[in-house]
Amino acid sequence: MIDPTLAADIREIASLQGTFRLRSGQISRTYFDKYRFEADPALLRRVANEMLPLLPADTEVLAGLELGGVPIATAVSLVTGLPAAFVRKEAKEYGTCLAVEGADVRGKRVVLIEDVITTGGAVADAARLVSAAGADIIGVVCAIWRGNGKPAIAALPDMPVTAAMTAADLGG
Ligand SMILES: O=P(O)(O)OC[C@H]1O[C@H](OP(=O)(O)OP(=O)(O)O)[C@H](O)[C@@H]1O
Ligand SMILES: O=C(O)c1cc(=O)[nH]c(=O)[nH]1
Repeated sequence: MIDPTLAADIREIASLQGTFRLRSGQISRTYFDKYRFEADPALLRRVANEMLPLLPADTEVLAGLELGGVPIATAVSLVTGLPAAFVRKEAKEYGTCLAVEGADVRGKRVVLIEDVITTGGAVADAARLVSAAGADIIGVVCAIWRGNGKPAIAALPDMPVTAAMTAADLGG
């Protein structure tokens, strides 16, 4: 259960009303602008602290998804001391040509860190890249779940998915 004062503060700063097209193509009257709480160090720390107990005890690497998952993974990394990796939407086409930057995930138990999950499409795409880099993905932890029902990724039916907050916690 999320701290109600944190939910109220996130709602106040990051819940926008209007007409928004989401990554999935869905149209929504509500948009959670994660950058608004990620840009506030005190709020980002509180969100990271809510995510800590959701991490599997044997987590070895935190993998934040470009772009919004990266500050959260970094914040959780600072608190836990776990190394962070950063998952690009696509591999870079020059230099190291990596899709997964930062900590080496090969052979490691990795948790994907995401900001907002709606359909889970972005997580599924990232999971493919992280798996291709040799990781054992043991779970997904997000700040805000706004999908239907319990947190889950349709393309990864056996993957444990947990969320610090839901859309309902934030008033819909
Ligand atoms: O669960 P889904 O239906 O895939 O939708 C959620 C995704 O959409 C947003 O990504 P976007 O690419 O817009 O965000 P960014 O600003 O983090 O790059 C959000 O950060 C999630 O990654
Ligand atoms: O589904 C999305 O694209 C999405 C929804 C939302 O509330 N916030 C966000 O950053 N992305």
